[in-house]
Amino acid sequence: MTTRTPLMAGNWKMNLNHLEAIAHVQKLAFALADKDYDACEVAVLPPFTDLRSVQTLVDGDKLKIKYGAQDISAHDSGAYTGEISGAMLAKLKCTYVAIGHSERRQYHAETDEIVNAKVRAAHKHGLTPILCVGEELEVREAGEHVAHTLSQVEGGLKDVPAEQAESIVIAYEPVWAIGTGKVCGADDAQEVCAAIRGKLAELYSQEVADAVRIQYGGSVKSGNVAEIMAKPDIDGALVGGAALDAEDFVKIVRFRDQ
Ligand SMILES: O=C(CO)COP(=O)(O)O
Repeated sequence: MTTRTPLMAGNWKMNLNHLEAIAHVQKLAFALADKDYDACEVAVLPPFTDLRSVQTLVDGDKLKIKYGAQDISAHDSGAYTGEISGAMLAKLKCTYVAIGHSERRQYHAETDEIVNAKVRAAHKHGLTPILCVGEELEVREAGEHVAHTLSQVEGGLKDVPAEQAESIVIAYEPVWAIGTGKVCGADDAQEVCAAIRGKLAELYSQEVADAVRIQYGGSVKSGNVAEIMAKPDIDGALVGGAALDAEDFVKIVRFRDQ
């Protein structure tokens, strides 16, 4: 059986400026100990404008905290005003990049085709995509949540070869559970995460499916993380609101103690 190191990642969304980012990462670094990093990988996804400050801190103090961006351009360079390329993120030594977050799909009209182009751009620049998928409330109420989520997985991974797929992270984030306080029940989250793993086995192989880490995201807090993490196909959490407070996030990282 494959053991997958859990990935606990904080998606700061459009919060914390670069000075606040420095203070926040310092608090995390102060609170986290070697045993925490042995137990799971810890990552933060700050706004673009914070990345240089976070890199300087992580590099300078040899911190074990990983970091990444919340989006990437599908293009390499050129006349794309406002966009940030994979090469720029790689230059700042980002490890991860969230792609296809529901807020990008909803407010920036990102389709599966765009998401797929961004996944391929991330790979081209040596970044690990955190491919975000998940259904809206109407879709769940119609009982279509598994099919909907699997089609986003398939669309996002189109033409991605097995060698690249096995290091990807998939975040299952039901839209109705994001920022609402309505956490998806652990059994319901497990149902979809198991189906995602099944889909990876079908698209690639059981080996690839066993290697991929699948996170749950949506109103994760220190009070519910242990129950979610106890599920066999959930390998981490993508945390929004509760990741903005360093103490709360540390408690989530220490889910085994909750
Ligand atoms: O969107 C999320 C993480 O990407 C989840 O946000 P909340 O944890 O605030 O619900």
